[in-house]
Amino acid sequence: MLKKFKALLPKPPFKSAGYTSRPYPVNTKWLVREVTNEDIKALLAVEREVYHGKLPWTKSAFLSELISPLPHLYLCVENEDILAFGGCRIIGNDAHITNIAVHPKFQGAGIGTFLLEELETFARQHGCLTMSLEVRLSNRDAQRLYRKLGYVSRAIKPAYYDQTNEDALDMVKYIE
Ligand SMILES: CC(=O)SCCNC(=O)CCNC(=O)[C@H](O)C(C)(C)COP(=O)(O)OP(=O)(O)OC[C@H]1O[C@@H](n2cnc3c(N)ncnc32)[C@H](O)[C@@H]1OP(=O)(O)O
Repeated sequence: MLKKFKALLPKPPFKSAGYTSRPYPVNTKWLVREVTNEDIKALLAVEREVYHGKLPWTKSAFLSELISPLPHLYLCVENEDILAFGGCRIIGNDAHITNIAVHPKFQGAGIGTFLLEELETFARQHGCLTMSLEVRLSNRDAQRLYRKLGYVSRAIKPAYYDQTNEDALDMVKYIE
């Protein structure tokens, strides 16, 4: 099914609603495009791999982001299958990164950096002054990536995550 759909995709650079990909996201094998409702199953599969079956997001959580009336951009990177995704929604002058995940086999190859840079471009195009996100206090790898891209810690949100009660680190990047 996905292969059939892929055959219909133009080669990059290509346009989809409101988003124009860079010629190639990370290398010539991987495409970047906007996520659609039909992709949710594949996004859940990436999450299952990333979080070892403990799903932090449900199907309805993804769906409500994709149909949000707020300006938003959810991107995925694919070869045969979707191997990474990331998205943000804009509230006022802030673009909030809601979720980003890269399949474990493809981590460390620059995809996370690429996705965050694309989201930042989108945020700038919408006149945002900041990018923000929450990340688990224990998730040092992701924090390293965010710091490398210019995010700084702003606050700790106690017991932010439902199932584990773990604290979140609230991070912000000023992009004015
Ligand atoms: C707002 C939120 O969604 S918070 C939750 C973020 N998501 C997750 O933690 C899910 C599990 N992790 C992932 O999916 C990915 O590893 C991500 C999204 C954190 C990073 O994506 P990647 O494609 O792996 O990142 P990328 O290859 O661009 O790496 C950039 C930097 O991130 C850091 N980094 C990423 N992965 C690792 C790792 N496993 N170990 C150490 N550092 C890492 C490094 O600083 C790296 O820079 P370097 O290669 O120069 O050392």
